[in-house]
Amino acid sequence: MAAVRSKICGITRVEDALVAAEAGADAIGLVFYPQSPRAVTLQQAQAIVSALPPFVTTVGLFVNASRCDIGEILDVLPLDLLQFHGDETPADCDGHRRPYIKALRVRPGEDVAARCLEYRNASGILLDTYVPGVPGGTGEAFDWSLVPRVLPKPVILAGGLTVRNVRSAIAQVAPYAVDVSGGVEVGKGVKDAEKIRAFIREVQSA
Ligand SMILES: O=C(O)c1ccccc1N[C@@H]1O[C@H](COP(=O)(O)O)[C@@H](O)[C@H]1O
Repeated sequence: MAAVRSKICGITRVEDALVAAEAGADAIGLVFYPQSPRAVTLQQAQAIVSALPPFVTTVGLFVNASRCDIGEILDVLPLDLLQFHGDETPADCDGHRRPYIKALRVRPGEDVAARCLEYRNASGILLDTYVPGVPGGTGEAFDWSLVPRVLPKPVILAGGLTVRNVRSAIAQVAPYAVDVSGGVEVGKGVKDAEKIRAFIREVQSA
């Protein structure tokens, strides 16, 4: 099986970004959703992005943000990839200056493959847990058996992943990448260096 990539999301501090990079994370996520306890200001985001070494993908997470707000952030911040984590339609996601991944929240009865196909220009599809009224970052895992074996896009598995369950998640879903936020934290937006290292070690050895 190909190596599974990892993304550490909800980074708010330079030191956490550097630990993630040093531990071997392929990507870090910055939350531009003001209602999130992990939301970053533009100044925080600039400090984090400029501190990172090369070859660590920077992902900007948005929830139903306006095209104008996203454009203003891209004007001043060299993000590599956009993550749409709300109710964005394919048209909302298309035509930005960066490639994107679309988050889908999985619940029983959902035709995940059909929904993937709707986002034909997405670089990948992130699968997260459905919790009514909460767009993401719930810390809850979903039933991985709901993920079809074959999907038309690279799958980034998210939702309640931790060092304890990520190995079995990878064995069951065989994702392209895994994404964690709450599972490597000591508090919302405050990561724990040892949890990050242990999570990435587990992914790399899975
Ligand atoms: O982290 C948040 O606060 C958040 C808010 C709104 C949408 C998404 C959010 N986080 C993303 O949700 C998934 C799963 O997170 P967790 O590992 O279950 O805590 C991940 O992509 C987060 O970055």
